[in-house]
Amino acid sequence: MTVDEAYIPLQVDEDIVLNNISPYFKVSKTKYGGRGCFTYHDIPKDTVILRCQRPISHSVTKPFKKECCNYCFNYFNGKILKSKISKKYGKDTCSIFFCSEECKESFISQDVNDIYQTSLLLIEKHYLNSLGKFDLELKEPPKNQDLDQIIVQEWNHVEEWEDKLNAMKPAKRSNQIPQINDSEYLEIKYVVGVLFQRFKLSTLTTTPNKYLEDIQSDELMKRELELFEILQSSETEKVEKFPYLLYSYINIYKFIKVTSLPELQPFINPQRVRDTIGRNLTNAFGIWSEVLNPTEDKEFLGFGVYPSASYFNHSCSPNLIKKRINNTLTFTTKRDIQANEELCIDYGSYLDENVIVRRKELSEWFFECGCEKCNIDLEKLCI
Ligand SMILES: C[S@@+](CC[C@H](N)C(=O)[O-])C[C@H]1O[C@@H](n2cnc3c(N)ncnc32)[C@H](O)[C@@H]1O
Repeated sequence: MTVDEAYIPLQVDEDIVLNNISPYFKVSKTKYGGRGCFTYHDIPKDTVILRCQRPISHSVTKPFKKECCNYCFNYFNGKILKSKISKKYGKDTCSIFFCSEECKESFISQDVNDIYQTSLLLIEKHYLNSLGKFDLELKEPPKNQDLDQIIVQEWNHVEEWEDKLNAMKPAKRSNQIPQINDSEYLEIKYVVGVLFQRFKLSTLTTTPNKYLEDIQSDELMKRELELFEILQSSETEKVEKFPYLLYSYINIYKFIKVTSLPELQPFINPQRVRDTIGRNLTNAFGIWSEVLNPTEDKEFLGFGVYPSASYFNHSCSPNLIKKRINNTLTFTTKRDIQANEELCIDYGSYLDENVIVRRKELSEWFFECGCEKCNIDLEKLCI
């Protein structure tokens, strides 16, 4: 496949893909904007309405890379995991850690010619190379100029950079690898996971009229990838709020472009990488350590993207409970639900707060909560 062929976005019939996620709900427009999940019929309490077997991509944070299984996300309170895939690069040994040989084998079985594992090990290698060299001063766009214009200009410069890169001899290209910080490292591993899925599944066809629970393995992942490609991206909103991220995203793009294996190159272009980053922001599910006592602090181990679950909106009075068991997410009804009700989860942990605090906290995620509870609470405030 050439670069130009892969630039053509996945052809997705949105309606078909969206309405075959689960036999319990369809995806349609909400009253407050955007899409949401609405039940076809009455559903009793304690019904599992969606089970997502594994994410299409994920990333484990640097502090927990030796402690959180890179396949099932098992974490044993800081115990260093024994199973690993390692490779020596000069004086550095880079590794991917697993909680068991079984998880390691499952990870390997889903790879293709070691492309995913080699990609992750290469990210680690280049990340280690950049340690200590990183300039902590964050570059900011000038405040007196129009940000939208700067964004266009800077990404145009990236395209010019890429033309020069393509004309360079391979040995010279490594000088173009930017230094990355910890959050860029986290993001890069996730973006490369998505690129790998695009590569692996590019020629696979799916049966669109089957629910996800009726399909398996690669076909299931391809459907998840199709759902991923039609998720909202919040890249622009995020850069508007934190303009320094423009340069961070450019750094991520350049790092991926220079270091990725030839097999992944046809799937890399600025817009697709920007969209991939932008889709993570408001759609990823955090992977947190389990705590026995709600007052204990949870550890942020990383995040996973489960596109079929990303169409659930937030409600301050949710009717679904989300549960993670290893790398599987299940969504279960919290109470009896009527036909045509919207199915919602809780995005944060602010349900006990008042409406003003809840809205402030949720605005961090780039939306004003339009749930029924907020509307009722806001009306009461106006009286
Ligand atoms: C995980 S997505 C949910 C699916 C999304 N509505 C769509 O059309 O793709 C999260 C985004 O949905 C919107 N959203 C979720 N819950 C909402 C709510 N209670 N009120 C308003 N917008 C909400 C926000 O734009 C948020 O960033």
